Amino acid sequence: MSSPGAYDVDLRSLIDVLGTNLYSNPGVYVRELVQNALDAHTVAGTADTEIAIETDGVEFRIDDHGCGMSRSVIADLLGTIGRSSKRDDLGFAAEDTIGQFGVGLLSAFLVADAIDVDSRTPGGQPVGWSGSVAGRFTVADGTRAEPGTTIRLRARRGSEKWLHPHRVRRLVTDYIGLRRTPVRVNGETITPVADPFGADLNAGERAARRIAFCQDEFGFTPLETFELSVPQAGLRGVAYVRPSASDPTQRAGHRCYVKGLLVGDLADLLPDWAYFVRVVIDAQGLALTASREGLVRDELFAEVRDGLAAQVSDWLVRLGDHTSARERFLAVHELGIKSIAHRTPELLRFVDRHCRYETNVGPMSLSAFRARFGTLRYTSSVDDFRVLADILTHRGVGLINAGHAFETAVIRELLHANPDVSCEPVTQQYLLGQIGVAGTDDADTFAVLLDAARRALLRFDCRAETGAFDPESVAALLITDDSAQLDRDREQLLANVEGKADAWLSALAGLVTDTEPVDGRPTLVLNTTNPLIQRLNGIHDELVRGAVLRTIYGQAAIRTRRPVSGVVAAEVDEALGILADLAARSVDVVNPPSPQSDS
Ligand SMILES: Nc1ncnc2c1ncn2[C@@H]1O[C@H](COP(=O)(O)OP(=O)(O)OP(=O)(O)O)[C@@H](O)[C@H]1O
Repeated sequence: MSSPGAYDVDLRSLIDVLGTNLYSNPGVYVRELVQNALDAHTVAGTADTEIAIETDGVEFRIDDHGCGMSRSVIADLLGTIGRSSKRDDLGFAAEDTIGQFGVGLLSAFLVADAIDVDSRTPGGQPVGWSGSVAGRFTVADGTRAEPGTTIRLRARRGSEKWLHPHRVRRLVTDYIGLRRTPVRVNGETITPVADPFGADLNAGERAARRIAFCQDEFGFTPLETFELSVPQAGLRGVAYVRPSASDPTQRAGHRCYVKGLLVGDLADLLPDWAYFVRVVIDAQGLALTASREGLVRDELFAEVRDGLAAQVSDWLVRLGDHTSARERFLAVHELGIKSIAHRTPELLRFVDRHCRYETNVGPMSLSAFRARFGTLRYTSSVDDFRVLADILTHRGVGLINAGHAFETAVIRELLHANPDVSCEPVTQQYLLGQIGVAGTDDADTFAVLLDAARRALLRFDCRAETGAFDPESVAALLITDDSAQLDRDREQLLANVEGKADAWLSALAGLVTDTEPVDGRPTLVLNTTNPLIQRLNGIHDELVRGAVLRTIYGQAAIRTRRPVSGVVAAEVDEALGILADLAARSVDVVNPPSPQSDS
């Protein structure tokens, strides 16, 4: 026959487990003792009465004026691991107190071998309780004169630093957060953080308090603030819009308090697209983990996360209607917002309506551009835009520069979200197709010049074409092909590798051989409507024509706004030198030196 038994607990091993697996550091004992004292004040209705801590690095003592413990409950509560007075008959945590697991006091064994308690309930007798890490405790008469509890610890050898006044003061400061119960450490009252919620304040004071909180705790002055609330979690909060651009992939923690006490900075309180705000919340209803250093990721937490995300998103939508606030926001976050436009439909809509793109008719939003031109005609490269912009302006065609980070992705996302949006990616090759090469008449007329141009441009590894396009003031366009340039760079890279290429380079080699060979050389298109080109067609001196053509090439290269290479600059200098010599010679011919002035 089997007989019933009861678990024996090896307290030292349990403390080891708590110390290594539950709590992040032994300093948590301060938090647990302060939290017990605050809970006792809440129960007794003495929230405004002081809690006092005295410590000299060896002896630590905390005095509260809370509800105290009677003789009958002290052995039961403190002598039973996992027993707590802060749960109801059904095991639910009480609403206004913090503790619930019945293990917090044990954390004092992380720094001390014994815990001495002296407690008294209102109208009751003082009772003493002493527990040792060896797992034994005694109950005796206490000495406390007033209701409340005193707990004393003596530092275990090696743990003195955790009882050092400076460290204790810092731990208390961090932890008491927004609670208004005064806590003194060695006679000095610890100042709680500026409460950003302050229900008893008028609107002006509350706004000042919020800003002060952000400056003190987050270290910046916010661009904007707005309120947050999730009633089902008893949550109030404030969102602070960051005043400077930050990396959307960097997740900063959001300050989280539960019942006014600090839990910590949690990165996952908001989705990462909400990178432009940092929030502080205080929630009554969110469940704390047993270590009280984090929140339980339960259904309510998920509701809070969704609720907060929706409120940040709503704020952004409302911002759309407030021009000056929106401009202030975009001046800082425009690029970041574009980079995350695909994350939610609201963000995409905001970016579509309010974020500006460079276009050939001035900066404007994509939706304004659509309203004006119908089709989102865009370049994915800044170089393409620079070459194409003026030409298309003269043809009354709108062009968007989507060559900056993430801009093309936004346009693709718009198309994805609404297939009716009309989009057209444009490259310089498109322009070549649009302006076409010269008609047959022109081709004949300019054949000799074109031939000369091909020879003159050989040294620039550049092709030559003729074409007629507006504006006629532009003598030539240098059309480059970025993808071909990339291929050339890649080939060059591989050619420079000595020995066996590593896996990455071999993969690149595969790419090169798989790619159709392209003539990726730039093309100089001579504008047959341009007066200079027409005049040049009538000049047959090879030297002069070559020099002018190379100068035209240099001018077209500058127009692309790419860096002009040293070789090109030297060639253009030389060509200008030739033209200057010729000009000087013709001056000499027209005005030969007078024999008199020579003498
Ligand atoms: N300063 C105090 N005043 C009055 N009662 C106290 C005090 N400290 C502890 N107690 C009592 O002892 C019990 C056990 O405390 P302990 O800190 O171990 O657990 P808890 O606070 O209930 O829960 P948790 O483990 O979540 O902190 C408490 O529930 C409370 O009833």
